[in-house]
Amino acid sequence: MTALLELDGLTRHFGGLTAVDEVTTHVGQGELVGLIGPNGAGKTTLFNLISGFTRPSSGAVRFKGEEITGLPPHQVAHRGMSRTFQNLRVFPNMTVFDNISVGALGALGVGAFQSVIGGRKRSHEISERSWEMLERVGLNEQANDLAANLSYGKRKYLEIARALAMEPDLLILDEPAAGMNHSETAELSQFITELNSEGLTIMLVEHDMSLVMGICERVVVLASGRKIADDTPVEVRQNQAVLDAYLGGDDE
Ligand SMILES: Nc1ncnc2c1ncn2[C@@H]1O[C@H](COP(=O)(O)OP(=O)(O)OP(=O)(O)O)[C@@H](O)[C@H]1O
Repeated sequence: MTALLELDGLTRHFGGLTAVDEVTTHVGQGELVGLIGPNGAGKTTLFNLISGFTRPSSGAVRFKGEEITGLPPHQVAHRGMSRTFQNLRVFPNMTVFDNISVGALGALGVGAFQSVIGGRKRSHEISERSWEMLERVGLNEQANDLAANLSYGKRKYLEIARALAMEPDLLILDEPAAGMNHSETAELSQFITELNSEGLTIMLVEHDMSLVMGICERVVVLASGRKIADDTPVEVRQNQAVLDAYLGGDDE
């Protein structure tokens, strides 16, 4: 399997604290990989290092065979990596449709703003892609509502739709099921599985263990910034270091 994303000794210090410590792993083309670990394990920091929101202290990130270490988030996004955030980042005072158009615009490149002003073709393309994604997540009937008026669960889908509108090669989901009830989580698992079966490579941080274990082919486990396991869900469940890390923490 070709590696789409490669992390090599990725490390990040915050003062005296090592939030991510020499993490080496990869995500293969078409894989659905979970990232778990107790509170404060370094999961979000690792996602931030991959997507350019935080600069690594050392180590390297390669995406599609090219080094992207230290590139700013918009450049990483432009190369085909989209992400959602643990804390929702939708624009509450924009309509649902406009929220998604922002993502579609991103996919069309830096010159897209000028093109939108100057040419109908681009704006048509953006509109088409935005509608496609709205339908995909079942938000087409609320296209003209303000994002602020959507339920929490629907805003989560809006954020995913915006990331998808960028037509990413790698989708990074940071706790997509947080705040969702059981049936919403089940629906979300199905949606993520569907996206993956269509060929989209996905990396997922999630506290909901059953979601991660149920849908991911491989699970990477962090504890105190270090990778302690990188295996199938069946193996990870029985891994003593993983059991110890969770028992030692205040999680799950
Ligand atoms: N900007 C920052 N400045 C200082 N310390 C930070 C910063 N970001 C994260 N940390 C610290 O790094 C460690 C890892 O945090 P991180 O948020 O990556 O963990 P996490 O596994 O995502 O945790 P959670 O599951 O609670 O979201 C924590 O001790 C945290 O306090």
